[in-house]
Amino acid sequence: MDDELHARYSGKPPIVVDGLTNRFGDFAVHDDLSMEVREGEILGVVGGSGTGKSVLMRSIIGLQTPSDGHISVFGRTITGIDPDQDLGVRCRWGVMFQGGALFSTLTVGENVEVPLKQFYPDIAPELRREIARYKVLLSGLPEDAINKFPSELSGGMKKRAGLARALALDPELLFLDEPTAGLDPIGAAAFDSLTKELKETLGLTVFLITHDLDTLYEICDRVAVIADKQVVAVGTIPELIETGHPWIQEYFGGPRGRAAHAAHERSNE
Ligand SMILES: Nc1ncnc2c1ncn2[C@@H]1O[C@H](COP(=O)(O)OP(=O)(O)OP(=O)(O)O)[C@@H](O)[C@H]1O
Repeated sequence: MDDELHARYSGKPPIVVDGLTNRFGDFAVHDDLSMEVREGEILGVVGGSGTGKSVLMRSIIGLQTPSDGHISVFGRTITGIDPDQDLGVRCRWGVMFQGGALFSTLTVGENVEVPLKQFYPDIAPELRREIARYKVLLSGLPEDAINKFPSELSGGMKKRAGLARALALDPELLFLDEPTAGLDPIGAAAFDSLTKELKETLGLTVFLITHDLDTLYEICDRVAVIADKQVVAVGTIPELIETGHPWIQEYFGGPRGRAAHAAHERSNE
């Protein structure tokens, strides 16, 4: 790690979640959940439907005020910060929400320009358009996608447009919420490759929520498992399987888990 990065992180993991509790009425989604995301890794986050993966992501990016606990990103406390404040840390991450969450009345290029306008209002419009164009191309979209509206895009293209917007501010941290959901296997594999390539070339740290076993096997450095309102295990897939946790056994040992493992073995031959 160079001196600048070292100073930036002071040796601390970019994301630290400590004792997080999220309640909706009487229902607790998380109860004393703790985890860390290490610099430069792709951390896959898995768990059954409704176990609180998206709520966890929303808590980390400050869109969900937790009932209890402490979250820091790049050493800065996130919990308790007004969503409109502290732009210093917010511009260091990019988020691709499930389904892309694009503004339907804006073109792809204009969507990518939104965070640039918000965080750097003084950038000249021409430069802003050029940065947006570069991010669209970086995300693997053809040049002519820039002037299209979301309704004119396929599902896979919408995801790439969402990714382009997430990359708009040159983030150090990228949050991806189910990036391959709804994609055909070829499109999903292509998106996985793109994520890995971007992580390596841009030096990103990636928090990736997914149900996609192939994604976990192919591109995640570690996987965090949410069950019983907590992160019950974090590690490589072999390390997770060794824990013997029943949900983990069922998830990775079931027919889909075995198929993903076999495909991964074949791709490494
Ligand atoms: N704003 C809210 N108000 C009330 N309940 C909520 C709210 N947001 C989330 N929940 C509940 O919290 C639980 C966790 O939701 P979340 O979307 O984080 O699950 P998830 O693990 O991402 O699920 P999936 O894999 O199906 O996307 C769900 O039961 C959901 O209904």
